[in-house]
Amino acid sequence: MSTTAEAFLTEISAPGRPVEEFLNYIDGQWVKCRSARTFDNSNPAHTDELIGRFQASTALDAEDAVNAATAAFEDWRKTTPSQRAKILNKAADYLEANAQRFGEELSREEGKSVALGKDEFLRAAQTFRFYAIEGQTFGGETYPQDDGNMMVYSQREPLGVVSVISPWNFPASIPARKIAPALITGNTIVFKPSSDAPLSGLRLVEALVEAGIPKGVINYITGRAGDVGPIITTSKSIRAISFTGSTQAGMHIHRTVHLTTRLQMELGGKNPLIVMEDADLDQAVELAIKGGFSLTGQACTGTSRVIVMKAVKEAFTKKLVERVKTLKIGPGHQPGMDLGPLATAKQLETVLHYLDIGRQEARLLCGGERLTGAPYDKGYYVTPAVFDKVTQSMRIAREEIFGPVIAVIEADNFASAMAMANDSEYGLSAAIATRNPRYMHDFANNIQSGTVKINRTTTGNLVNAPFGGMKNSSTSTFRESGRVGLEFFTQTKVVYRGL
Ligand SMILES: NC(=O)c1ccc[n+]([C@@H]2O[C@H](COP(=O)([O-])OP(=O)(O)OC[C@H]3O[C@@H](n4cnc5c(N)ncnc54)[C@H](O)[C@@H]3O)[C@@H](O)[C@H]2O)c1
Ligand SMILES: O=S(=O)(O)c1ccc(CO)cc1
Repeated sequence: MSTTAEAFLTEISAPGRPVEEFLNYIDGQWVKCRSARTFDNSNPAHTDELIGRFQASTALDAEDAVNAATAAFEDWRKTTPSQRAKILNKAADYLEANAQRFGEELSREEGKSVALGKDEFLRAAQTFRFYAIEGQTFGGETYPQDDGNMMVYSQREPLGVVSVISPWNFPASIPARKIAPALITGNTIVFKPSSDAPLSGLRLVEALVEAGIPKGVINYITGRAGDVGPIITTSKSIRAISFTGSTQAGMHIHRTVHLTTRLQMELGGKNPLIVMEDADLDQAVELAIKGGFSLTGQACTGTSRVIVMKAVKEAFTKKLVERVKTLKIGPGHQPGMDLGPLATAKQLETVLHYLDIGRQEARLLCGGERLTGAPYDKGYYVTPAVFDKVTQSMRIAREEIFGPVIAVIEADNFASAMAMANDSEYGLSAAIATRNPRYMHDFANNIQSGTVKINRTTTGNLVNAPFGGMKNSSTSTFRESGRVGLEFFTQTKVVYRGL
């Protein structure tokens, strides 16, 4: 075991280290849940380390949160955009000042590196600042008409109480890009983070509390989806739900909500990278590595299919495998790691299951082993895997795995590569590696994907640009992120004002 790994183990197994209990935030108070029951969350890099004890809320707590948000709405909607922007900016100051500490916590609860954790909190702060500005210029229109004694205009109004439901893989930046546009437009919020990474979401709420957000405007509850989910999705007071998570959970919510509840859903992906015969192969390998294995393959926009032209497939695959063998895997707290652990025991089980399927369906070129021995024994570590001889009909080419697994698929030409790329129930992100402007153009115009990357990784997107997918990757109505992210949280009222 290396010295750094030893230090890591000593640090986390320090005897007597107290386990902190974290509370819900309802109606302006940090409170225990009514049953006073808690659940523990542990570090996926070393499950002996408890991150904290969180409230095992039930329907009663969820009702308290919804009631608090309902009561706070009337006053909050009457605050001015600049008053709301001031709170978002102060919260952003707080997140920036604490980004290192919060980034370390994020790394411990989710498994990604400290640098990525810190970066996520900085992006959350950037998102708060972006909406603080955009929200102040987001309004209605005036409509020309024939009556000189009348003015017709529209105004954007908040919806009311909205639920924010987020996954574990980006536990700070995903809720931030829902919470900020909801608040700046005058909505009140019930926020439920994933039970697998609830602390980062709490830090976002803490930032807003420090910034002086009035009571009831943001409410934070932790607990099992089965316990709190029905209330925060089907209560009559909930006017909208902004959800990011699995397609399965999204579909369940979609089936159970009221007809008039507005839905924004960011779901799964099976994102392709096409490598053309004219591509810079070294660059293409880096796109595959970064897109497929950063965040240990647990990004919804992660590259999971690499569709390579026959003419360069052998050369590309050889370079890819050589590069994969240089990747370092270890705890997020250890500097210099390329991959961390998988985030949960369930995720480990899923990935191992798909590795078995892949071994039967295709040919494993490298990786795919569960790591053993210190410091890996107590964590959810799997080495990055590359499968060759994959066809588009195989399960590893069709189903979302959400782990460090790349399927290499051979294509005869651009047209067949496009057909395979589009042969998916998902359409979140897609990339191409090429030097040919013709391919770039045709790819951008014909790929069925909400995000299109040319000589860039499928992962990563800007705070100021819209984000969302096609087909089963998103609900089709509202994009999130960017200026359009404000639309989801508002409704239009048209005023005919005569003299
Ligand atoms: N499209 C995107 O932007 C995007 C981004 C990140 C992750 N994801 C997807 O998220 C998944 C991984 O995240 P996960 O495992 O946390 O997803 P998940 O669906 O299990 O859970 C997401 C959140 O929804 C809650 N939830 C689940 N069922 C619910 C219900 N019936 N009612 C109310 N809340 C409920 C969970 O507690 C959690 O907070 C992957 O499928 C990934 O593709 C998508
Ligand atoms: O951190 S964010 O930029 O908000 C972001 C972008 C994309 C995804 C999809 O996994 C998650 C987070």
